[in-house]
Amino acid sequence: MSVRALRGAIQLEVDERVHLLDGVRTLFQEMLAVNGLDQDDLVSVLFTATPDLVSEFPAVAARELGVTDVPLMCAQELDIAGSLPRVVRILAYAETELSKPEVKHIYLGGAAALRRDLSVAGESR
Ligand SMILES: C=C(O[C@@H]1C=C(C(=O)O)C=C[C@H]1O)C(=O)O
Repeated sequence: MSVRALRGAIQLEVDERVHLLDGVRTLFQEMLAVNGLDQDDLVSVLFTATPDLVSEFPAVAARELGVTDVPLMCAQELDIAGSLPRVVRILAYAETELSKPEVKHIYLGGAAALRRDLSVAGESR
């Protein structure tokens, strides 16, 4: 058993007040599912949000899914000129038997543009 890092990102629909928690829940659950992980496998989770996202802390979505005994942290993403708006990123650490190359990183919706090298049919898995 090793601790591995997994990444994910999602670009939210235009109205973040409606879509933020739903989007983060979708991304977080997909990151766990495609890697065969349970919430119990998690060590810690870092969320970043682009500076245009102001309606909620993304970590709330994880807590709503029952992740209450894992350290969570939110931070603002770098405000790089021309970068993709309305993006929530996740960096999660988990205990797993997966080798590093077996870990799948998930980029949903418009966020697939961030990592074309991981992209499969428009969404990255
Ligand atoms: C390209 C991304 O966005 C930014 C750039 C990153 C990188 O160059 O590795 C990683 C995270 C973000 O700060 C991404 O989320 O993957």
